[in-house]
Amino acid sequence: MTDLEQLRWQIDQTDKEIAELLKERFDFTAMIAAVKDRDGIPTLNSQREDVVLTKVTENLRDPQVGKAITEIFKKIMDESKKQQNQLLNRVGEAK
Ligand SMILES: C=C(O[C@@H]1C=C(C(=O)O)C=C[C@H]1O)C(=O)O
Repeated sequence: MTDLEQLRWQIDQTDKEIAELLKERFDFTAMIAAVKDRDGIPTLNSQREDVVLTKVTENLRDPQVGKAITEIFKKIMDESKKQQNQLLNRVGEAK
């Protein structure tokens, strides 16, 4: 394997792990949708989103990496809200 192939192989393994962890995260946000539906809680919680962004970046030393991870997590949370709204719509009670 060339250096490039070796590094791309490592990226492929990392991507698989990221995808599995994201799937796990979406399973939890689907469970949160069910709780919100049951308790009449809106999908969006900006304060919680700020906490998530702080937690995922607080131990990073490189500000540029921190900025990139913040943007990625904003997108993940957008998808999570989309997913929750779809689940809530399915049971006829979008919030
Ligand atoms: C998952 C939740 O719903 C929304 C999505 C969030 C997320 O994906 O982390 C965080 C806050 C909410 O805007 C939640 O309220 O915890």
